[in-house]
Amino acid sequence: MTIQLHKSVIKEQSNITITGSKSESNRLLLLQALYPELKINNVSNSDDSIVMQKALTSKETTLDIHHAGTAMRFLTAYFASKEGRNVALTGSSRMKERPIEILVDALHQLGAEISYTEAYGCPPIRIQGKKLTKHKVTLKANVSSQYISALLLIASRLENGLELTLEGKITSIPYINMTLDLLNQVGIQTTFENQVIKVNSKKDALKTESLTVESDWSSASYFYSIVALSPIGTEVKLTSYKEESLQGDSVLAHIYIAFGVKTVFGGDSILLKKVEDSKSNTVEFQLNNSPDIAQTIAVTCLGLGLKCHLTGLHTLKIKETDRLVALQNELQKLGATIDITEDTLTLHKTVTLNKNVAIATYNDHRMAMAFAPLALKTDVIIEDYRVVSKSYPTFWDDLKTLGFKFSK
Ligand SMILES: O=C(O)C1=C[C@@H](OP(=O)(O)O)[C@@H](O)[C@H](O)C1
Ligand SMILES: C=C(OP(=O)(O)O)C(=O)O
Repeated sequence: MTIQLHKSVIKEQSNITITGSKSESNRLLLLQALYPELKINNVSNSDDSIVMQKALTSKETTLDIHHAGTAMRFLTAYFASKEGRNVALTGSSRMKERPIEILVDALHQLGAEISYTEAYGCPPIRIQGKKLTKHKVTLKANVSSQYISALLLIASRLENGLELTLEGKITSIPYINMTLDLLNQVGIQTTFENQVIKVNSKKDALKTESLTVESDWSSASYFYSIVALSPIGTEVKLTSYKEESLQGDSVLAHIYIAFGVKTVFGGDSILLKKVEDSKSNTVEFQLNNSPDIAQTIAVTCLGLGLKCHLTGLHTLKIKETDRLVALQNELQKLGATIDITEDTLTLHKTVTLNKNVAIATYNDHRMAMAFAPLALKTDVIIEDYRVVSKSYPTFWDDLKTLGFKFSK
């Protein structure tokens, strides 16, 4: 299923409301399963959050988590600590390649009973839920923050709370801080000092019984790219966002200044304004704490004819696809010269874009959404365009609202 995007010019002013953060939603859905009195507003309508909700309410013994990484990791910890519940967690063929060994080993340290039913170190896994009484765990923190968040989310329901010692350089720190902040908001006490995180056990009711999810900043990145690739004076208003965000991808407001995009915070919205052209022919960003916007930024640079050097990309190879290889493949099709290493991407200045290139998306929603803004510069085809529903089911409808012209 492909979508043909025709070279477009978008309306000068548009307003878009984006669904709740997938990351915040999946954390709060797990906390709601532990504390049923918790009410959540503006839950994400993404596939990944729907999968999370279904798994938490299902009575099945085998749960298919499809492509949802946070759901797989968070649910592994949840079911490991759910006494008397035996489940098998499986997923897409890609999910069966996404490592979970660090989390399983950490849960084994707590006394959990988890085994691999196919390849060692990856889903599918079989879990025999138990009352976990041990509370000290050490785990590597340089592969995925999701393993750490998974443990933190169940910690307050453990008999003696949790003491987590993180080894090595911590990656995707904002996601750990998001988890801790949400725990604090509902009254669960935590500390985070010198690579050690402590969470107190909580047996009484929550302090706060209703939380509202902020809209998804990772989804907002595609509109930053669209405004950056549009004429000076273009404005797009996005709702509902706040200046003090829990989401690390809110760094977009700073990053896109380099592309001439100003962010004006007002009420529960952000106004993205193209105020000037890029002042420099080259940009450099360290994305260790915001890996999900790497694809967006690389494509913005291609569209603007800028050179870019992105670092801190070591987690990209174990996401929905190996995003470094996927980016190299698809950017080269468009005429780009690009070098990648284990954790960096260098895009050289590209003057001419090849027209009508069919962009493969590798079952990765962010490949489809990151490349769509190129339709402001040339005709482009996106393959398997429905992949966007993993995080943003209404993405194409919203692009149509902006004035993009396309045919399916
Ligand atoms: O905790 C989360 O909600 C997420 C953490 C990040 O993964 P890593 O910590 O593996 O980088 C990010 O890529 C993912 O989209 C969501
Ligand atoms: C990596 C992502 O999600 P997950 O790890 O939850 O599959 C993403 O949304 O870019």
